[in-house]
Amino acid sequence: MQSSKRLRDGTYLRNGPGLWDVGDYGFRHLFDGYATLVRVSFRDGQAVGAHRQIESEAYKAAKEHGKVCYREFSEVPKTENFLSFLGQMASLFSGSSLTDNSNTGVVRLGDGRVLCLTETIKGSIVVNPDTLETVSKFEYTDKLGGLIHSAHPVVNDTEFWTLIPDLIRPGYVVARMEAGSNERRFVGRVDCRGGPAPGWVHSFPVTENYVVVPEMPLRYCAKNLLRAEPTPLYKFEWHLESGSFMHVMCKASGNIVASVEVPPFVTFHFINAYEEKDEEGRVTAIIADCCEHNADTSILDNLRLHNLRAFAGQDVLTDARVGRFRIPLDGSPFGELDAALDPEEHGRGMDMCSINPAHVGKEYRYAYACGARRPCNFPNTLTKIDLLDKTAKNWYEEGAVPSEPFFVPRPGAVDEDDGVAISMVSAKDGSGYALVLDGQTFQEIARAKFPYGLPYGLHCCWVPRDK
Ligand SMILES: CC1=C(/C=C/C(C)=C/C=C/C(C)=C/C=C/C=C(C)/C=C/C=O)C(C)(C)CCC1
Ligand SMILES: [Fe+2]
Repeated sequence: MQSSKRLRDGTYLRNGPGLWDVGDYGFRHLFDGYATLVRVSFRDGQAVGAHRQIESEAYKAAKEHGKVCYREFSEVPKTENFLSFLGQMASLFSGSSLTDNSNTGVVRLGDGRVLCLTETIKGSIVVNPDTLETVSKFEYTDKLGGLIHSAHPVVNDTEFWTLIPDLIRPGYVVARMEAGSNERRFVGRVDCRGGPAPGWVHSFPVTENYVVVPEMPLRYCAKNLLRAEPTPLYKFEWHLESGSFMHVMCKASGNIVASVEVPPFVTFHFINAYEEKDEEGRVTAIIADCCEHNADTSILDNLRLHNLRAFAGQDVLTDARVGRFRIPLDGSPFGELDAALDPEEHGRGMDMCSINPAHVGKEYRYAYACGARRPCNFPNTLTKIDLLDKTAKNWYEEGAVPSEPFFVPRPGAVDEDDGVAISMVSAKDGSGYALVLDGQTFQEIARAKFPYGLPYGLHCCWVPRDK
C-alpha cells in the first residue's frame, strides 16, 4: 500500500449483495444477491483484505438445493403445485419464508459485537470481523415482535435505535436497545397519516432529543409480498394521493411533538438530522437531510441487473439531490423540503452517504457520498459535500465504480473533516482496490489492490484495533 500519511489501525468492513446466481438461475435485482462481507484491515501502514459469504439460512438453502428457497427483494421460491403454494402463503404470514439474507448493512454495537442487517428482523446476524465467520443469529429477547424493521438502526457506543413498521395497523414502533443487551424497549408509536400501509423506512435519522419518523408515499404492500412475479415496485406501491409526512418523537417521553405534511419524496438513506435553535437556545425546528430521488422511484428500476449491464456508459441514472427537510416545532401543519445545494455540484447523483460519527444527531457541515459524472447509469464518483459553502469536491476515475465512502475520524481530531474516507472501488478492467481519501482535501492518500475483482457492495463500518 502506498501512503504518505499513517492510517489508524483497524478494520474496515463492508456488506452487500455479492452473489446473484443459484445453480444456472440468475437473479434480477442488485438487492437480491446473497450477502458478501469484505474486510480491509489496516495495521502499521499495511493493508490485508479478505471476503466471505454470510451463512444465512437463505444462502445455505440455496446452495444445498440449487434454487431460491426464501423470499428475497424481487425473487420468490417457485412453487411446484397448488399445495406447495398454500404452504408458501402460510409461511409468509408466519414470516418463515422471508429471507434472512443479511446483505444490507454492518454495524459495530457498543459492546463490540458486529451485526449484519437487512430489512427482515430475522436477518440480523452476528459476524466475526477478523475471520468474517458467521457467528450466530442475533436473537432479540423482547416481545416487540414484527417481521421487518428499518435496515439502518442508529447505533453508537451506548445505544441502538430502531423502527418497526406495523403493516396491520399502519404505523411505526420506535424502540431502543442498550449496548450489551438484546432487548429492545418500546419507546413510542407513530400512527400513519396516509395509507393504506406505512411508507418504506429503509433508514431514519435521530437528533440529540428526538427520533424522526419519515412517512413517504412509497409504501409497503402486503399484496405484492404475495405475488410470484416481481411488480414494478417490488414489495412496495406508490401512493402519491396518500400524502407525505414527517413525524418527530421525543426520545425521553415517546410523545409526538410534530407531525407535518411535506412535499412528496423518495429516499432510502437519511444522512443526518439536528435541532435548529433560536438565540435563547430553544429548539425551533428539526433539520433532516437525506439522499432524495426527486420523488421518483425509478432508481429501483435503474438497479435491476439487466439495466446495470445493458446501459453502461449511457446517461440513464435518475437524478438525486441532498434533500433538506425543515420540520417546525411550533405546531405548523407543513414542513419544507428543498435541495441543500445545487445538485449539479455532484452531477445529480447522490446516495450511499456517511458523516463523521461524532456529529450524528448534531449540527454538521460535511457529508461523504457517491455522486455522478455524466453520462453514467450508476453513481460513479465519490463526493464530499460541504453543506455550509454548498459545494462539492468529487473524486472520479474513468470506468471505475466506487462504493459508499465511509468516513473514519482521526483519533483526537477536532475538525469535523479531519480523518479519511475509505471506499472499495471496482476498476474499469474488473480489478478492485481499497481507496483511502483525505477527508479534508479529498485527495488520494493510499490505495491497496485486491488480487481479484469484487462485486459492488453497500454499507460499511469501522472496527478500531484498540477496542
Ligand atoms: C422490504 C421487504 C423485503 C426486503 C427488502 C430488501 C432486502 C431491501 C433492500 C434494500 C436496499 C439494499 C436498499 C438500498 C438502496 C440503495 C440505493 C438507493 C443506492 C443507490 C445508488 O447509489 C423482503 C424481506 C423481501 C420482504 C418483506 C419486505
Ligand atoms: Fe441502505
